[in-house]
Amino acid sequence: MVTRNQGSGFKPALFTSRVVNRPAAEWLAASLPGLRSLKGAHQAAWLVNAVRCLDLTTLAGDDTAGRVARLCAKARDPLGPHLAEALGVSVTVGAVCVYPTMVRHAVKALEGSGVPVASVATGFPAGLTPLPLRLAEISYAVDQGADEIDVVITREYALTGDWAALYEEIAQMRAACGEAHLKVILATGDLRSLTTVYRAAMVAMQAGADFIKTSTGKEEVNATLPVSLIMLRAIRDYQAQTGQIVGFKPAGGLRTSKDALTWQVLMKEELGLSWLQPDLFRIGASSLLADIERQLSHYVTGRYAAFHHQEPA
Ligand SMILES: O=C[C@H](O)COP(=O)(O)O
Repeated sequence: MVTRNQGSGFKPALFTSRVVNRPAAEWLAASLPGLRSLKGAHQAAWLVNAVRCLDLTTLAGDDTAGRVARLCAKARDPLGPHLAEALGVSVTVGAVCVYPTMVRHAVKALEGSGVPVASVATGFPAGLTPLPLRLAEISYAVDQGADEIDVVITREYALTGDWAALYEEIAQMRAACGEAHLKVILATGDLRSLTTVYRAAMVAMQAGADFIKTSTGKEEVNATLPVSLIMLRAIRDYQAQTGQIVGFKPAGGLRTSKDALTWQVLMKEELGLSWLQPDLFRIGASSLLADIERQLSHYVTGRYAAFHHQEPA
């Protein structure tokens, strides 16, 4: 178990002079998918690892107890007994991620499985409700049994460079989480520049985020490689400055096995293999698992199964 990030106190001097060179970040990100050509058993092993690190998510207005229960059944046994046996693995997903009122259904459905329940909170996805209500929502989700809380930030604080206000809000969110782990969603598609992404990431970590997460899945632009690269550089800088370790969660629009492989390669290149475990890496996705199952099934049987046999919920 990784020691939680305790935060470092608000230290703007550690990030306000940093300016990110966008063309360089884009060039480096573009070179990534070609860095590793994973085939056969290696590819299968990396895909199974992506399943271990998956935050299997449903965040829809028409979510029901029944849908959440079906998702949780999938979370317990994401590859199904035949595929898991053929691969010789026993695996669950990293967590199930739902809205606060769905937490109790997920907790019930996952009882005894060891799979944590993550809840979004703080007026997800826009976060534009008064802070006391957002903090109360965190407390509600924790009381319902959530192990992890995915919060959104006030984008205006980042867009106007009011880093002290952003720090204060996230520190209060961290306190409201108690023992539950805090994932801070930067909603990078709203932040306009990579420099702002870097600075917001540093503030989130200084305020005690256990994970920093790219997106809600509801912005126009969600997880991208350049943004992820800059967030990983921030994690690396924060570790160098404080000795503390923070996890990373790309989320939003990650749908293919290729995405799962590319983001893991990025993690390995930037932070090293030790980060490729559920304590430090999650992929937030609502529809990625079906494609991973399809690729793994192809690896095992030599042919592709139809998607409708593999839909998670
Ligand atoms: O946190 C997870 C995201 O909301 C999932 O986004 P997605 O539906 O594009 O996979």
